[in-house]
Amino acid sequence: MIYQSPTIQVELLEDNIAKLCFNAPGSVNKFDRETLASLDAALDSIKQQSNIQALVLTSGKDTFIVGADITEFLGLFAQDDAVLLSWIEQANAVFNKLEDLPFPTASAIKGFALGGGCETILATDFRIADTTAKIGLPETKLGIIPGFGGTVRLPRVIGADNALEWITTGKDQRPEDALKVGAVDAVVAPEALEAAAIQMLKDAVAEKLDWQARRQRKMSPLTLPKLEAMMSFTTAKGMVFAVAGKHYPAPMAAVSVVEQAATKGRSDALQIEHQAFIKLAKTDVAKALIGIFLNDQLVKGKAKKAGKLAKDVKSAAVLGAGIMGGGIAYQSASKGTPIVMKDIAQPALDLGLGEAAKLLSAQVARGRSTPEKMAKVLNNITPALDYAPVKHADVVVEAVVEHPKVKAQVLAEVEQYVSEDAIIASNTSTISINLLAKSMKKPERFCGMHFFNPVHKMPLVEVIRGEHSSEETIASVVAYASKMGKTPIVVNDCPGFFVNRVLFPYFAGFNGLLAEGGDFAAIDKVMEKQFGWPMGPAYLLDVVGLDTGHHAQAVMAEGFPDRMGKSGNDAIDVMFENKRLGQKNGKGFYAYSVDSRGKPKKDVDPTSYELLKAAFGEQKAFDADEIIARTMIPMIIETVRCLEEGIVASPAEADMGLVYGLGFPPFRGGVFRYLDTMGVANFVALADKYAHLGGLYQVTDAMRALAANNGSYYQA
Ligand SMILES: NC(=O)c1ccc[n+]([C@@H]2O[C@H](COP(=O)([O-])OP(=O)(O)OC[C@H]3O[C@@H](n4cnc5c(N)ncnc54)[C@H](O)[C@@H]3O)[C@@H](O)[C@H]2O)c1
Repeated sequence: MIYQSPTIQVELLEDNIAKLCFNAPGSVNKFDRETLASLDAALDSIKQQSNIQALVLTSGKDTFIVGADITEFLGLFAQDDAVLLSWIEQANAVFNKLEDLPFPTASAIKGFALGGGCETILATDFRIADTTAKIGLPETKLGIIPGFGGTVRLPRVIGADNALEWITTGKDQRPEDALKVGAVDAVVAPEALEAAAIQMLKDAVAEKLDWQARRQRKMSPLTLPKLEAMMSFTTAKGMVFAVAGKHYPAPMAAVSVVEQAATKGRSDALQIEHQAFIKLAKTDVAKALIGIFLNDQLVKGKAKKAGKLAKDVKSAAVLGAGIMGGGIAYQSASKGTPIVMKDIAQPALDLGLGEAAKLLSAQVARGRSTPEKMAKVLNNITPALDYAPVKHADVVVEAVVEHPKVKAQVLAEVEQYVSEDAIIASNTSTISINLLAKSMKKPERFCGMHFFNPVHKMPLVEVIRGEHSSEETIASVVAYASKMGKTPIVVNDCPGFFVNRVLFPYFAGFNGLLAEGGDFAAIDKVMEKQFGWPMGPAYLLDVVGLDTGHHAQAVMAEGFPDRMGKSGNDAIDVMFENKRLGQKNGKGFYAYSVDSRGKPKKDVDPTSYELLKAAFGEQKAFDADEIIARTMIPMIIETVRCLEEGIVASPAEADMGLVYGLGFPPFRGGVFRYLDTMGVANFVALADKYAHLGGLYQVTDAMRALAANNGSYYQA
């Protein structure tokens, strides 16, 4: 053994070829500080052995290296620029040391080689992947750019255009795609990987392969004719800006870095990367996106833990084959859990199955599935008009019409048919889980399982714990949601649960602006373009449906009369009473139609303005800051109340609920990250300015105390 540490071992193989194996104690290899220091020491040991002729990098895990240890990022990035620069220079010295070894080097890549893992393989002369490999530089998704030489080496290996695509999209690349652009030299079967890498090194030692020339190319400026270089960077900038938009600066920064460094050798090029990396690492956007990544890990970790207590769900049933029931059946079946879909009407079953078939056909058309897989998924959905096939289900999801009496009856009915230990969950969006539990003989087996529409697209599932729900019930529903490919968060019961409880105060803020003559289209524009929501409030209400919105608003008003009670008609009422239900009937705030190419189209509808003018008088312009403040303050305070009341367990879960359930702008990280970024004291001062608007604008005592102590919701 030439070198050994808890994460890396180096041994000498035949023919004086050294093998460096990344083999950390956990399930994967990561580039944390310890591994980086270990790699440095391992390379020093290798350099001291005069007999070594070549080096192969391998992994003792199923994957090569999944990337940097992102849990270290926020603490690290909070340091002074000088500390950060010294860290990044030291790290880069290790990769340079690897690249400068006086003999040929190769990487044998299996599974993930992402971020720092990808930058490691770029520092070797040759790269052989097996068919399981996934290679890429995902840093821009975290609001930063590659910092271990990725922006310098990748363009010199695969060309600027390809490198810009890899870096700005941050996507994992399949081995065959990596081979096509020259990121790897060969793709082999997993069992042939190490031998193939070693053979390549032997060929290099025997000078059949020119490893020095390859290395030289990575040290030199990019070889692009001037005009071509200019064109590719100009094109890339236009395209990247169009996709990433102004709120996500990292992809654009990556293009600039590659461009500026194009004429430089390795050392100067790396300096350019370091400077840009440090600047991005300090942005609020990086903090928010890294925060989301960590929150996602936390939520997934909780779900994994729940899996241990969960009942094994081998088969499921959904009651109701409507928009939601059909979506739930599709999702369960396509992720491998067979499901019975029961309705009272045959046309509803036909429609539910038809929708599933449509989604599957689209996947086949896009090459993401095959007709055989499609048939298998459809076979996993058993339509039923009676309860007989439901009796074998381990979990039943109730998704019938949103009516307390109908639901109570259906829940009592189904309980008679299923086994003693079957779990029953309701997909209600507004009705109290504790209330529905009253109709059950065994309320401990019951909880909420709130999906979002469209089920196949929306990542969140709220699992609602009623006062009698057992831990096993909650754990099983969490595990089932995870198995369906969703991100579950557990919340406690209250009107609107978590997501709708914080959404309706936002709509109330919107209604308040309209009641004073605000222009809904102008408000949407500010909330979309400036704040960053995927849809402004008027558009969102049209998508949700004004009938659904109207009903849910009444539930919220009844649940929280002090803050959400209404004194008169608002814009939602006006639309609803005029049968403008939104997208579902082609007219809401906007008018919906189909353009000449068959694409759905949304237009501002003068009739909406006339109706609003008749109800609220002449239009009045509000500036963007006021629009944002008056809509967001109620949502933010209600989110804080949910945390204070224990409806949601942590800021991390609340923020994930907002991002995954409502599309809260990821670059802002969620309500709690947004509060920490703007400063709780600044928010309290802003809310106090609008306190006269009512209960939804009153900050809580705990918020005021936190503001006074200069506190924050997250630790980093
Ligand atoms: N649509 C949404 O955006 C959304 C989002 C989240 C949750 N939800 C909730 O999901 C539930 C279903 O909503 P939807 O939009 O799918 O409604 P929907 O009207 O599209 O479908 C309801 C289905 O239930 C069937 N049904 C009625 N009584 C039944 C019974 N006794 N047994 C079996 N089936 C019965 C109906 O025939 C219909 O097919 C509601 O509780 C709703 O609040 C809806």
